[in-house]
Amino acid sequence: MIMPVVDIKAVSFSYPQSQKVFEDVNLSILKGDFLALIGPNGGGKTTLLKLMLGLLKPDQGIIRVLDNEPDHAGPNLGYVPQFASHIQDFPITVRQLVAQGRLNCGAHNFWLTPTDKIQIQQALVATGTDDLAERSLAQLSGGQKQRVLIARALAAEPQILLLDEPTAHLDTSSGLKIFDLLAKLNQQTTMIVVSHDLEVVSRYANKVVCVDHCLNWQPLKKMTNNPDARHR
Ligand SMILES: Nc1ncnc2c1ncn2[C@@H]1O[C@H](COP(=O)(O)OP(=O)(O)OP(=O)(O)O)[C@@H](O)[C@H]1O
Repeated sequence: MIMPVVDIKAVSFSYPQSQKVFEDVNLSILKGDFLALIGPNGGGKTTLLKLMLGLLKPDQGIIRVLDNEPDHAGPNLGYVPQFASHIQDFPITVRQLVAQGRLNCGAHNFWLTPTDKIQIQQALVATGTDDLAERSLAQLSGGQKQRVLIARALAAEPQILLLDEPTAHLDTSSGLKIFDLLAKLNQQTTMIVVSHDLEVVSRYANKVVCVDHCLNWQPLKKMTNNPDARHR
């Protein structure tokens, strides 16, 4: 039997003094999956990501990430949060932001080891942002910033990458470029991506789960006739 990289069993969760977001949900994600989480606003997609990251704890049930507690997965679990507009004015270069991705890997007080520096450079190259490395973050376009946020997550060499609406603020062409990048990175890294764009999702994901307080698998073949769609 193949061991899931993320295993969610009989999980229930509510925020304090709020209605239940999830009751008794189950989900298994396998190594190499490109899993898309779709669903209506407020359905629980971000909450599900936070449960997988160990930022929230289930009221009931079990979540295992790489056969461990989620908050013990450390740098194996990378996270690209929803595009945060407040980062745009930070007086920081692209390389400095990507270097933050190494902080969880033992780099302290920005004292970077030669290995840290190599991983930062590799993340910049993998995301096509190496030629932007010395530029200020504030000077970049939305699509370039999104790539830099992905580079920051990649710098930690995660086995699993979680992305919360990585193309929400991008035009169609820039969004497709980001998904092309994610598909390339998916050769090494399991992808879990929240998206509202069904057409794009059907083209890139091999599994789709609709999150609406419960988790429903969507049969991809019925979602698209696109011959390029990846069905694994
Ligand atoms: N910190 C919080 N405290 C209380 N309730 C919350 C909190 N965060 C989210 N919720 C509620 O939990 C539910 C799920 O929210 P969540 O953000 O996970 O949905 P989502 O599917 O990611 O939505 P969207 O597509 O709008 O980003 C919503 O009803 C939301 O109001």
